[in-house]
Amino acid sequence: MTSFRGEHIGTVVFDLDGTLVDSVPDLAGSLDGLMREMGLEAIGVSATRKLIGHGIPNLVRGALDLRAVEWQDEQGKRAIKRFTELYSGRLSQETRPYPDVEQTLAVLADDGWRLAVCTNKIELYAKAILRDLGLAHFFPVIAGPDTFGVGKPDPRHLLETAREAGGGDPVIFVGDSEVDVATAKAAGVPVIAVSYGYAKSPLANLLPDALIDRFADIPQVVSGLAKAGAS
Ligand SMILES: O=C(O)COP(=O)(O)O
Ligand SMILES: [Mg+2]
Repeated sequence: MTSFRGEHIGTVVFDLDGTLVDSVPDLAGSLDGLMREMGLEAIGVSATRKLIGHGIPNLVRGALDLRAVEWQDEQGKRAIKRFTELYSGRLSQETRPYPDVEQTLAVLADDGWRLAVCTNKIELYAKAILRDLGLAHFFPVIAGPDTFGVGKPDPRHLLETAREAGGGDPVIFVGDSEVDVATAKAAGVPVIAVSYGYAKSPLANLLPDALIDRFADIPQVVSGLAKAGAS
């Protein structure tokens, strides 16, 4: 935990992949391991980026779609299980935080924000990665789609994460993808989109409350959004 001892001023909830950490090398490596075992052509890093954000089952399904493999339940379930085994052996092998993440989280915590993570990666893996990268201590709550039984874009995933973190207005969400902006809008929560992640289309089109290029911009932007919300 952080050294902050005062009254909290609100909650900032973060997406994980594409927002806090660049996880594509390990996801792509695991996916290509699966493709190799299935006798299929590799997917590669840039195509994998476009499949991230909707959880492991959708990642695997999207990869099989790209290789024109018709989805069959039994084979699909086996592929998901095998991908999960391969990925659990990598997690943070090449996954790294984006620039300034650790220092910026420390600034936010010192400013009095509660911090939490709302990701479509399963909780166990999200926690392991954040622990490996020395970031887990910032987050009293790290919630995957298995934590409350609902995943983004269902707004309950975000709302339950914020509630579990201790609630308190305002709640602000920071994410990198279409699914994050949709989740925040459905939840009625202001959203900051980061431009460096895995979105498939320009996020400005989805009208986030703010769009930033650098993680280090977050403290200034959240305080602006909090003031705008209060007035
Ligand atoms: O698609 C995933 O597995 C996780 O993605 P997220 O952390 O961006 O929600
Ligand atoms: Mg993401």
